[in-house]
Amino acid sequence: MEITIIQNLNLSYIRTFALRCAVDLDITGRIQAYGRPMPLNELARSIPIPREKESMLGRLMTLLVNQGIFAQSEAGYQLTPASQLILTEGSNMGANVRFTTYAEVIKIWSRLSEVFKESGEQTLLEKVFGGKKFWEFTKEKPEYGKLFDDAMASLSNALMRGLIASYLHIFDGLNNLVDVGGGTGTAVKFIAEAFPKLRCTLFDLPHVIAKALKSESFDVVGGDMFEKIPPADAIFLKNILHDWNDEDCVRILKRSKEAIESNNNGGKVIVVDIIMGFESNDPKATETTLLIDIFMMGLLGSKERSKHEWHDIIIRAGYSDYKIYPVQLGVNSVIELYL
Ligand SMILES: C[S@@+](CC[C@H](N)C(=O)[O-])C[C@H]1O[C@@H](n2cnc3c(N)ncnc32)[C@H](O)[C@@H]1O
Ligand SMILES: O=c1cc(-c2ccc(O)cc2)oc2c(O)c(O)ccc12
Repeated sequence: MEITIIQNLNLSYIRTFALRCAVDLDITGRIQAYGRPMPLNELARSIPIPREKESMLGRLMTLLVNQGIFAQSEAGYQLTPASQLILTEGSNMGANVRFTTYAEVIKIWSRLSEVFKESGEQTLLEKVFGGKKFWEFTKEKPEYGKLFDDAMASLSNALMRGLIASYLHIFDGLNNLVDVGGGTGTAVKFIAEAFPKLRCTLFDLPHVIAKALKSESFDVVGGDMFEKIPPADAIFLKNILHDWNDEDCVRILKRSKEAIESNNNGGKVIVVDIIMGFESNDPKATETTLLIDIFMMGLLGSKERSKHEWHDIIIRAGYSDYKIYPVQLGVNSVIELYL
């Protein structure tokens, strides 16, 4: 029914905030700690919430069960594979939920139509916050910066084990690798521990490197990827290029190429990012890439790219060839770029 389509879309944000509520109340952790299906009254008691609010909690749980976040049997609520990802001990996707629902920033979306009415390249975020760019925002607002770092780390945690298992051969024969824009080091730590002979370096802006994981398994270097990238056999760019417009992507890819060339040992660039239209057959995956694309537009003025758009920036940056690996990582693909 058409009216249902509109009503459903119109109220979609209730889904978002039901999930945020589950994260804030640590419902996942409580069900996990209970160790068996958890009845509503036990869940209510563990939070704890006033008795008269128990039926409200039941209604919230009904929605979250409907959305696949929890499962329900007569004995009580249980975790699903999706809610397992919210556990702090696991990938902690709760950090991602807190980042995307950060109250001061989420309000920008109520003004989305304004960006279409003016010419120029100002993003929605810049428009609402007096010209402030996303990277200035994360730097100047440490609370938001920390949520961003944790959100990216949680996505990396959810992805890296699968990436290394499915794409072992990509790292074969490499002596050293630089994870460019590697954030606080979650991904590079996975790689360094999986390949102890591979010398790994985490490279990011100095203020991000200052917050990075301390580990003996990789080196850390602070710098600007638009200026110079440390030399290596392999440059790893995970969820970097979707942050930038085409011109900036070409600049980053050129700096990456120079880093490999100055190492004088052949080499390649490994890109992990979304390719629009390449996601799995699951309609949820397509919808998710479309949502991420608009999210990137609003916050960074950037975009997710089709195969054709990837081809364009790779060739413009001077690479001779590339190979796309079929998606096995949710919505992310792997692209290898050759000199
Ligand atoms: C979307 S995050 C990706 C983090 C990490 N690669 C991952 O997949 O979790 C983008 C990263 O690029 C870094 N970054 C932004 N501008 C940069 C620059 N000019 N030079 C180096 N790193 C930069 C940010 O600090 C951030 O850690
Ligand atoms: O909020 C995000 C989310 C992503 C993201 C989402 C899904 C993926 O498979 C990968 C990455 O990336 C972001 C990003 O690069 C950024 O600069 C800000 C926010 C987000």
